[in-house]
Amino acid sequence: MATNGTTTKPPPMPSPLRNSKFLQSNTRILVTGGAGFIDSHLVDRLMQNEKNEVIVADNYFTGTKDNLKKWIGHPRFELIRHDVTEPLMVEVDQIYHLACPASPIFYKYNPVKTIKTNVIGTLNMLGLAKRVGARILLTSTSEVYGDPLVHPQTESYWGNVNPIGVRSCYDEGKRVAETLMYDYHRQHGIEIRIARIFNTYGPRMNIDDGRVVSNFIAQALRGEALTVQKPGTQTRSFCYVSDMVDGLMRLMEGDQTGPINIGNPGEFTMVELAETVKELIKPDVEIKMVENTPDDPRQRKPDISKAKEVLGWEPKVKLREGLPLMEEDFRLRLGVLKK
Ligand SMILES: NC(=O)c1ccc[n+]([C@@H]2O[C@H](COP(=O)([O-])OP(=O)(O)OC[C@H]3O[C@@H](n4cnc5c(N)ncnc54)[C@H](O)[C@@H]3O)[C@@H](O)[C@H]2O)c1
Ligand SMILES: O=c1ccn([C@@H]2O[C@H](COP(=O)(O)OP(=O)(O)O[C@H]3OC[C@@H](O)[C@H](O)[C@H]3O)[C@@H](O)[C@H]2O)c(=O)[nH]1
Repeated sequence: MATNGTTTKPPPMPSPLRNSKFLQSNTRILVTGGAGFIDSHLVDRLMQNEKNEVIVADNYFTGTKDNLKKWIGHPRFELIRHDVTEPLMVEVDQIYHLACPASPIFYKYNPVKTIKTNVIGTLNMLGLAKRVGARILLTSTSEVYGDPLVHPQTESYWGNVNPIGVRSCYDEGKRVAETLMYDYHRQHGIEIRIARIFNTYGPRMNIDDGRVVSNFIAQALRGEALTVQKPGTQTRSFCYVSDMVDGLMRLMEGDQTGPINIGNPGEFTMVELAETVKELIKPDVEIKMVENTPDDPRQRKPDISKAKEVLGWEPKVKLREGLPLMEEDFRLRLGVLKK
């Protein structure tokens, strides 16, 4: 195998049993962070294919076994309590490496641990990929563009990130994770895939996750004021989780290393988002302006030309269609029935 001028040893041969006609699964897939939000939806999709065997490794920092309860005990499913900052010895064909707290309140809670998860965790997963010859996909983030000076963001934009700010543990952590992916690819011939995920929402987000869509829906259902952080003109582009999972799986199965932006280009200010939630869920709810946190990016919108061209992917679910699906799930979990 040779890539970018480097020659590497081929990966070790899998056990002869893997080719046996009696073996039920063809592909063994590790999902790190599989008990989380996007992650558990991905597990659901992977488990639908009877040829897949899925192993989830999660330390339950922001994820929960509840998200995987329908698979626990299934013969093609395994759940391991494991922190990716420690090495993991498993035999797999593919690794979806998602483990990392994603909500700013959680990734800022223990920033040193967030960096370790991104750097040591990604190194460990790349070491595993190298040992067993697995293809590895990293879920990077639109936060690698920081407070972007280019709009919408294309993959060729290098970003505008504060290296010493309170968000850096995540932003810079993911940037180093991308660097490690490329260095393992160039130096060791590892098959890599990098997705740059933009804000994703949907059922199963933690109710007290702290991210804006889950906050607004939970607040509307509890009859509390929607907290728009100032100035409220900052923008985000929200992708429904089923579209995201579809994009990630296409990236893994395709032949492009990435990085590739995966997100929905529909762009909204936070005031517009609050007004939409108010209109759809609770027309008499109050909207109040509150203080923001440092380094909040002022605008964010993916340019998804590359995903359209090389993955044949684009999102299908509009914000106004996705919000009611999330509302339904939040109503069930909060015990607030629709009148
Ligand atoms: N949701 C988004 O809008 C978004 C946007 C950009 C990137 N991403 C990326 O997608 C991935 C999943 O995000 P999510 O929204 O589902 O987040 P989440 O917090 O719901 O899920 C993350 C999972 O990783 C686990 N985890 C955290 N640290 C770990 C560690 N050290 N070892 C093992 N497991 C660990 C958590 O317990 C959780 O189950 C993350 O890598 C995140 O950075 C998400
Ligand atoms: O209650 C709230 C929460 C958040 N916000 C605003 O909503 C916007 C989005 O904030 P979120 O916390 O949902 O998410 P952010 O876009 O800041 O970060 C996200 O970016 C992409 C991913 O990598 C992560 O999921 C997360 O870091 C920010 O401008 C924030 O100021 C509110 O107005 N009110």
